[in-house]
Amino acid sequence: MSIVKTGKTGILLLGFGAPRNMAQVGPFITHIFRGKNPPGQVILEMKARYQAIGGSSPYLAATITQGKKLEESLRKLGQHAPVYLGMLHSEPFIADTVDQMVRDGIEQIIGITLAPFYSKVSTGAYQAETEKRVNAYPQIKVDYLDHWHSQPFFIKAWARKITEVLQDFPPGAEVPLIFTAHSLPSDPPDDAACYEKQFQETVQLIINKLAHKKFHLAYQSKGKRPGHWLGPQVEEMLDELSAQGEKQALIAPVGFISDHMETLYDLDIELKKPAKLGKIDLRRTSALNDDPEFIQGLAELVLAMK
Ligand SMILES: CC1=C(CCC(=O)O)c2cc3nc(cc4[nH]c(cc5[nH]c(cc1n2)c(C)c5CCC(=O)O)c(CCC(=O)O)c4C)C(CCC(=O)O)=C3C
Ligand SMILES: [Fe+2]
Repeated sequence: MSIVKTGKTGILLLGFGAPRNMAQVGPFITHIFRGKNPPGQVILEMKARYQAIGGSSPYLAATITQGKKLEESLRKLGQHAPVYLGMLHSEPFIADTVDQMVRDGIEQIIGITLAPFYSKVSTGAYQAETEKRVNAYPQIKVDYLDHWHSQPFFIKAWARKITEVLQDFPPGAEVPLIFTAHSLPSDPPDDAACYEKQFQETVQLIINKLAHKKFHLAYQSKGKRPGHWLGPQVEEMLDELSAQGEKQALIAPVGFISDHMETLYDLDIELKKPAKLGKIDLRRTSALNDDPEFIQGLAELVLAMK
């Protein structure tokens, strides 16, 4: 039997958050800096990036679509469970959404992080924020759908996507694949250990399906905070491939499940600047976004929860 109790269960999609428009960029960055004033320079730099991708982030819209599709998939599988969004650093904030779920009569929350790899600053923080609010409501029970980074549907969807884009390259030498995930502060190293391990597992499983020899793991979108961050950075990886004489590369941003600033700016604009790119024909796959196989896989996992 599934743990979903019809009419009483709500799905809570958890994520980092993003600004919907230019006016929200400042408050969003301030929230990431935990309310401490971020240097004006950082806000200006971030505003320029959001401006460069069209003046807002598509993250929330993409996430709303994922939620609607997940609700539809669950309904097709015979379960009615409304899907809600809760964000750590922007509206709709996790605490407000939990309050709304309670007002709607939800008694059981199933939390799903909109990112595959566990870290303290992402999934850990989203779950802690959920727990904090849920503690105010003794009648509410929360379960989390975790560790879907190694599930066959996720691996298959990525292998298919990569295969499709590889076919677009001119025939010739094997194209090196660069798998990317968001970088993390790696001090203390324990904080990033689970994240790195899950990233490696996902990549290995995709590679097992592809029978591809040239592949690399790299990190992207390192933050402003000083100190050690997980590497190599994707820029360093491109330099290395260039030095080895590679003329092509394909980036698969497996650490993200939707396209937003970190893929649309950091990969599609920043990395393509000629000084960084050299002579490499660099392409990337999109993120999974509302890929039907991906959404259906998540729905089936929810129903299989015990
Ligand atoms: C692991 C991880 C994910 C993946 C998990 C998930 O997706 O759930 C993620 C997603 C995202 N990160 C995003 C944006 C930003 N992240 C920042 C800063 C940081 N991210 C970090 C980690 C992560 N971030 C960390 C450790 C910092 C430094 C914080 C500090 O120093 O305490 C900064 C501040 C500037 C800077 O420091 O660079 C921005 C603007 C957006 C929105 C994109 C859009 O708007 O389209 C999304 C989805
Ligand atoms: Fe981030």
